[in-house]
Amino acid sequence: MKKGVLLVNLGSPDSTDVKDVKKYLDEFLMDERVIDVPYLLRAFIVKGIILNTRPKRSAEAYKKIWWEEGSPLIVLSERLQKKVQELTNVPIGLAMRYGNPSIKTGLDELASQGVTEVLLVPLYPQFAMATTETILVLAEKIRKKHFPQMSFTTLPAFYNHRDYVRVLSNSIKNELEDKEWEHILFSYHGVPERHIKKSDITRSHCKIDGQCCKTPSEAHRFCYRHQCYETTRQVAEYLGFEEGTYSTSFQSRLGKDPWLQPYTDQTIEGFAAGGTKKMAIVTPAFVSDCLETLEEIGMEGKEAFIEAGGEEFHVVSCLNDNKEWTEVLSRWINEWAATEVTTS
Ligand SMILES: C=CC1=C(C)c2cc3[nH]c(cc4nc(cc5[nH]c(cc1n2)c(C)c5CCC(=O)O)C(CCC(=O)O)=C4C)c(C)c3C=C
Ligand SMILES: [Fe+2]
Ligand SMILES: [Fe+2]
Repeated sequence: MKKGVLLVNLGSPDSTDVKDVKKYLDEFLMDERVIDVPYLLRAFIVKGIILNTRPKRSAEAYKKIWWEEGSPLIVLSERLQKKVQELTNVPIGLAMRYGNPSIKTGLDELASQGVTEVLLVPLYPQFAMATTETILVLAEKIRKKHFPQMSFTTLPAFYNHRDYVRVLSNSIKNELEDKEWEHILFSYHGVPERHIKKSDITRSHCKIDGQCCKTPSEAHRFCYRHQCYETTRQVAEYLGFEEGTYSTSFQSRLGKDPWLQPYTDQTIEGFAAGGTKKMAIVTPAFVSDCLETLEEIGMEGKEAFIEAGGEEFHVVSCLNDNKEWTEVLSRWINEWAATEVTTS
């Protein structure tokens, strides 16, 4: 039995051409765990409405952040893979849930090295149906069809793992060391409120009110909202932030359904309008910088803050291939590689 690891991130279009962006958005948004409505309605919303206009707009946004080597999300994931590989003895593969390299390609590469026991590492600190769950469901489908001899173990959500909290806290501290800020916003990717209710394994806990996510519950193993607030709380505690100087919000909403609130764009403008001049922002739902951090926050968010009267807007980078993060991830992998027990 040979062990190997598959790091899995979200994925990006192959290029900034509208046709590639359209292909990527089609695959992404037709995922039943992303737009979670019955197939015919989803096809009507995605193919009949969204794909007529969004690819052009998204392609323009991608052009603003694209690097010579390609999509930042992919390039940064490759850098992470390379550094983790240098610190571990098991093969480290990389795959994307949407686009390339696909999960099938990643598993093919591990299989060609003789790997039969795979640790799946969804590169998301917090669990969500639209991220971790969809990776695990697709990976299992591919395993059954193409790699029946393989077994999988999954790295659990690490939103509250003390190593992760320490690494994230240190990165915030280091990046803001020479900056001044009055308020720091923890902005997480949003999801429709409906997703939170669907992931509630107790079927009765999640009310999406002020209290449910603070009341201990079995439901929190799969509650994205709870896990986001918990990351914020633990980092704030680690760094000794005073109550009132930090808050949590949710970005990138799509469509008309209610998503998790407060919304980041309104929160940023609200702070500027309320007289905050210096703001910092950190995006802990993203392990790698991407369109949503570099463009939506770093460009659009900053512009909105300044236009509404703010003066300084400091965006903390994602963990990317940060040394401390790479070391922690490698240690988790090495600990798993040293265990005898296997699960599938
Ligand atoms: C219903 C739509 C979407 C849900 C739900 C959703 C959840 C979700 N997404 C991420 C992480 C990323 N999303 C990214 C881009 C992106 N997200 C959506 C829609 C939903 N996301 C779209 C349509 C796009 C594409 C860009 C656009 O047209 O706006 C990215 C960046 C990808 C890149 O190439 O850089 C990331 C990363 C999380 C973590 C999440 C739920 C927790
Ligand atoms: Fe997204
Ligand atoms: Fe909750």
